[in-house]
Amino acid sequence: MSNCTSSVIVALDFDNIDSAKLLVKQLSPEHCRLKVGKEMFTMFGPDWVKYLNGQGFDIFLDLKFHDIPSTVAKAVKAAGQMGVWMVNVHASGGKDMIEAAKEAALKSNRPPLLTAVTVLTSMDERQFSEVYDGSDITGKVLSLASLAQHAGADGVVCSAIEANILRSRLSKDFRLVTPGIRPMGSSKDDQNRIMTPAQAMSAGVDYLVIGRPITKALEPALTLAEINASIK
Ligand SMILES: O=C(O)c1cc(=O)[nH]c(=O)n1[C@@H]1O[C@H](COP(=O)(O)O)[C@@H](O)[C@H]1O
Repeated sequence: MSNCTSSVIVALDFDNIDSAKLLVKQLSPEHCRLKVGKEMFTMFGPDWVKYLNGQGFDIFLDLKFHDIPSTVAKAVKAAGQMGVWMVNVHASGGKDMIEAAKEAALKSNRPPLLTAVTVLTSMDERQFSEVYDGSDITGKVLSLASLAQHAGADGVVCSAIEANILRSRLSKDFRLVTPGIRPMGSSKDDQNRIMTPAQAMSAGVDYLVIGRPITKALEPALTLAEINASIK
């Protein structure tokens, strides 16, 4: 694992490996971790993860596994063999699925942290009510997070808006990983439940997942440095 001093995880969502490498060269494993998601993993696969690991970065493999327990367990085992630092599943896959994922993670030489996605940060009340009954997003995040904790997950992916309540209800070492982070003045894009980096840290989150505000900035390394300074 790296000696990273920052809570920031930079989401690398690129359709082009050269542009991604150009960005990565400006960053240091001391100042951020990196997230590889569905787009880059589908295009560039385990070699891309190995390349980033080779540059010294901790990697969050964000493939949000959601399937029957045995299938998810095998996918998590494969992620563990790749040497990633964190891997995630959908909490709505249920207790048996999360337990199977955790058991598989623990079989790795260096077990990755297992986090469970609660309610996507892009969801507002309208989108939420189209999928679930009612509009109580926080209640659903809390119940999925409790389920994930009981099933042995190391933490959840949620929005920073829910961090306060999760912190007060769940164990202290349960990691809160929050996308939907937007520095003041930046575009919200397709995110709906958002907070600034400083607000999120004061709410008690452990990790901030930040993509476009950094990757699309004119000077990504400077933007990352400013964000890191704002949460010191
Ligand atoms: O699991 C995730 O990382 C995730 C969960 C979630 O609820 N919301 C969410 O945005 N993400 C991911 O976090 C990243 C956010 O990127 P930006 O919106 O560009 O900052 C994307 O790569 C998303 O796939």
